[in-house]
Amino acid sequence: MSCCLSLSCLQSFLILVSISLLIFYKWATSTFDFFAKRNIAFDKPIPLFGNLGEVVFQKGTLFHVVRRLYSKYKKRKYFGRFNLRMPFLTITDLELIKQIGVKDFLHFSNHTPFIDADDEPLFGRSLLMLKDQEWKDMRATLSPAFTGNKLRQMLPLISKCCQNGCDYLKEQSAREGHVEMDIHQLFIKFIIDMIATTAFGVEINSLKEEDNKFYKTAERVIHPSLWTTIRMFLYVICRKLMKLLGLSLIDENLKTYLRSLVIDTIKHRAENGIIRPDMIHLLMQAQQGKISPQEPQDESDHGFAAVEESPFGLRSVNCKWSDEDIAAQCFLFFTAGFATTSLTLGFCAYEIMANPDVQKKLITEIDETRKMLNGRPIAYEDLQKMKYLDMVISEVLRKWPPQPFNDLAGLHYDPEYWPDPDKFDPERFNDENRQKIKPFSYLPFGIGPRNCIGSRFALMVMKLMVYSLLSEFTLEKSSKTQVPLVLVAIGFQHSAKGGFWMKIKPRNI
Ligand code: HEM
Repeated sequence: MSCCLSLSCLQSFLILVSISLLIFYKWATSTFDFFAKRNIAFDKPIPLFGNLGEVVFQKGTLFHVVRRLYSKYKKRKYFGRFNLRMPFLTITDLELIKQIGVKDFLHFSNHTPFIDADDEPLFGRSLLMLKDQEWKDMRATLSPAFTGNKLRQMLPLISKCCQNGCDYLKEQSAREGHVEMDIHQLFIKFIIDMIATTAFGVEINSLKEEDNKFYKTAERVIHPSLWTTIRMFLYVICRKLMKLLGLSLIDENLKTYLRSLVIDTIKHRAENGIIRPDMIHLLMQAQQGKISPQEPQDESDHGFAAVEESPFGLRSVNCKWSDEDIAAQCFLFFTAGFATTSLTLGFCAYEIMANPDVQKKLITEIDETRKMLNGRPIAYEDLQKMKYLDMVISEVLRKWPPQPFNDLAGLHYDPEYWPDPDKFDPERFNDENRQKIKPFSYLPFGIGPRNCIGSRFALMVMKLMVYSLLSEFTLEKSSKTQVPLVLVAIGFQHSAKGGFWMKIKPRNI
């Protein structure tokens, strides 16, 4: 009797497990007919992970996946892939890229809303996630913050962070005559300090005092805990479940700290009449309706890779933004500006180190500039006159575009547009060759009205850092340097396996 009972219990249990597995399988693959229904080419996805199996299991990077799929399907003009369960279309045809990104922009004006404003305003209310009219208004509000004029004023704040980085290297190299390190770690701290001073109005030196609260908080944003990573994964694959469980995406303490930092600073500055050339000041002006639209005649040369602001960003707006909205735009520097800029600097240092001829030419240009400056600190215009520096940065952004979804991994390595694409060759961007670059084959900062609002800012930051670094140091291979560089997946992004190790030696000048 009891044996019969346990047998039927076991049967019921097995049936329940089978039904649950079947439901889970159905759900995990429910989007997978998306491209087949529309007759779009795609590679067969695997349940739950889509085409990212090798990325999730650390066998490859999204960069490699997209490059492979691009070569396979280039002739089809576009192809599909599944980022986990989400269908994602990559366009390979230049005319079609132009049509979608520019001509028909109004039909494709919103980014994929990964994070809903109601779920997480600090992410969801940022320019990156806003939609339709709200996006247009916020873009026009923020756009004046990134004009040549504002960048000129912000430059000394960033220069100070570069100097802190160089002082640290000098100190570290004093004993052995050099410092051997993963230079990405230096750039991470430099970018955090740079974000603190330009976006949040806080001056810190994380290389000297790692214990400061801003750095500690930033670390939690950029190196999320396992629990935060699980919550993010859950959110991407099934946000309804997150809601049901009442789980929030970002840690409450972290949100409270960053939000109150912005709001308290606004209050303190308003009460004490403090004016500082940073993002908070600009957002305060926006809140008071004192912002003037971007001057369309800003014709300065901001670098080859820089993108133009469209008429959407040049309009005059008069919106009343809430404190939450203001805090979300400062937080944007982390979400859109941190990994992109620090990683590009890592790849840039690697290429400079691995290509001694490039390093020599760059140092010659830097020394000539310093001679011309005759002890005066470098200004925005001086930086823009450095043609070879611009060529090097442009080539780094071709070879290592730090886009979250890596769509450029195909286009930027297409031998039809970039002969010998794996070669690092800044000459692709010299005066003569840049005329021959096919329009829309080079898109490090995106395309059309929704392009990167921070392109000029990012170029200025990266150029200043390279200028400061090579003014005082040379970069050489060390026993830990990986040649050739091996990529490792970090979520949808990638970095150098083991880090960007090199020997940094003070120059004898
Ligand atoms: C090397 C550095 C950077 C690269 C390569 C980069 C690249 C990009 C790209 C490809 C896009 C998407 C454009 C599109 O959807 O077509 C984008 C958007 C954006 N980027 Fe950057 N970015 C960089 C640094 C920064 C920095 C420092 C900021 C500072 C605030 C920033 C702010 C933004 C914002 C706000 C958007 C969304 C614009 C909108 O939706 O209107 N980026 N970026």
